Amino acid sequence: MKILAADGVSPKGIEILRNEGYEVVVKDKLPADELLAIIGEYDALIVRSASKVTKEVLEAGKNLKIIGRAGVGVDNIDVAEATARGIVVINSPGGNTIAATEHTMGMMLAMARHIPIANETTQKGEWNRKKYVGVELRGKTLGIVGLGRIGAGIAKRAQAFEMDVIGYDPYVTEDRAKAMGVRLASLDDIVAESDFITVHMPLTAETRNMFNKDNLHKMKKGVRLINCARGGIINEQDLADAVKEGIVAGAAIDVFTSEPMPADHPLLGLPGVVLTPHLGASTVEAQIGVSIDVAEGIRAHLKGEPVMTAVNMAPVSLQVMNVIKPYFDLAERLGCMAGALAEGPVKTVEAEYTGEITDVSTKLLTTAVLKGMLNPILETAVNYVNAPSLAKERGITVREVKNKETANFSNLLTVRVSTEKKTVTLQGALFGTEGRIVTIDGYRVDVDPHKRILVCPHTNCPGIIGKVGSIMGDAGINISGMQVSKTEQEGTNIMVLIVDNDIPDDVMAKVKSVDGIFGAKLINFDLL
Ligand SMILES: NC(=O)c1ccc[n+]([C@@H]2O[C@H](COP(=O)([O-])OP(=O)(O)OC[C@H]3O[C@@H](n4cnc5c(N)ncnc54)[C@H](O)[C@@H]3O)[C@@H](O)[C@H]2O)c1
Ligand SMILES: O=C(O)[C@H](O)COP(=O)(O)O
Repeated sequence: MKILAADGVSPKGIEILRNEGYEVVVKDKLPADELLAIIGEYDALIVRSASKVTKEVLEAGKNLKIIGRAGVGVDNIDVAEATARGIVVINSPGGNTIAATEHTMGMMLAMARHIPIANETTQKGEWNRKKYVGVELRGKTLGIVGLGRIGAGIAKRAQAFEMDVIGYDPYVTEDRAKAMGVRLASLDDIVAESDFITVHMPLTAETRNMFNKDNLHKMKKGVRLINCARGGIINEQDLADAVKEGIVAGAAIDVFTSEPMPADHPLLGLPGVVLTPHLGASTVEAQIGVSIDVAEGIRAHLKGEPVMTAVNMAPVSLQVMNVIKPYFDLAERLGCMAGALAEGPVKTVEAEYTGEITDVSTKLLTTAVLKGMLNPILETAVNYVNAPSLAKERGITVREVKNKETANFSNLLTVRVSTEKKTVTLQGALFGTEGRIVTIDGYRVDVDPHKRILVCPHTNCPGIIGKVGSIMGDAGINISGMQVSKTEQEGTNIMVLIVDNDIPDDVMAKVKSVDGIFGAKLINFDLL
């Protein structure tokens, strides 16, 4: 597997991936045309905000399986296109939160006390004590727009500075705001009441130009604005005009609509304006954090495990993930085996969960069943992102059933796969952390789903098992386990052989031709 790290991420994460045996190519800066030219060779791509992962890049990335954004914002990635192509997009939602929060506080103080310009002029030998008189934060009203991770961190720190904190976030409850010590206000109130306004939300259709000449003119004269979120939330030209008009006394901006900013940017050279080149996440600690986060995510995905930080999959909380994680492998293998035994076009898949596991969302486990069932039969690599839509495309109805009552197992996962002709039912359970198939069509077995399994329904009469054993022996195939159980149909048994080697087609044909064997199916989990 080959991984391209395009925007100079910390070596800590790269080390994790190299230790895993992956080839990782690290580029500090990669021009767009070069990225397009080489992306076809790579299975995974790591970016920060500088690289644009456009539709063309995704088209050219024929082998791409995952994109890791070593940071929060994924606005430089065409996530919709990645999803359509089954490419997982992951980020590091919390890796740079503290860095961005502290940078915002730094920007607020730097702007309020004219620190950058005072430093610059003092370095030149000037001594301007009167010119750079600032304002205090204490007692001022801070309006925070966007009360997520960073917004909440700003609220906490601003309170330590004895600011009066008000906030606007249509997706945050009154209780949550109260817990942050923030009084929820309308956007109009934020505009009218704040001495300082800081924005902390993604750039969306709703937030683009949220602050513009209309509401900048309604702000208190001498207001100070901070944008360490995304360029374009505050209209740059309107902000520059408001600074020139004396409405806005200060602006501290880390992010721009176009990065690097053009030489004629309207905010350049204006008094009271402090600019940094998208440095919010640029701390040693944050870069290590985000690099490790994406490396862990890429490693998990390339090993076929689900990733909690995927942005184009249903989100899963850590608490839920801890409960369901041990079941992923089993769910996938049950899906694979049930699909193989069902033979023919699948009409419905039912995943039934019994026991403690019913307390949490099992949606991702049902996706694992679909992934296991579809992967061996489709050319497209099936993953946690595209498995539900591929099932839908194929007209498969997917049902999830939950049943708190348990009989013999504390947790049981039942997978029923139906075709027009039959329904195959498999059950699996966890023993410690090890998954086992415990029933096949209602018959008790104890099968390790990591081995090659040969399933042969046959007539309950002497000699058949011996004949199958001889065929295997003659072909040099070792049988490391065998279980035989009666089936519902009178006089019919099911034989499950665990074999150490692959069974060639001619050997399978011999097994199938044994008198009394009416079907032989080799389940090969290597196809997963
Ligand atoms: N400057 C940097 O280097 C840097 C570093 C990290 C994050 N960021 C950016 O900061 C922003 C916030 O990051 P976060 O980790 O706090 O994100 P988050 O997802 O934790 O929080 C975003 C908040 O914005 C709110 N929101 C969404 N739409 C809104 C709207 N129309 N009005 C008001 N609130 C709205 C959401 O409800 C949420 O609470 C993101 O854009 C991120 O990309 C920048
Ligand atoms: O969204 C983010 O995480 C920040 O904007 C940081 O971007 P960067 O990784 O390019 O510094």
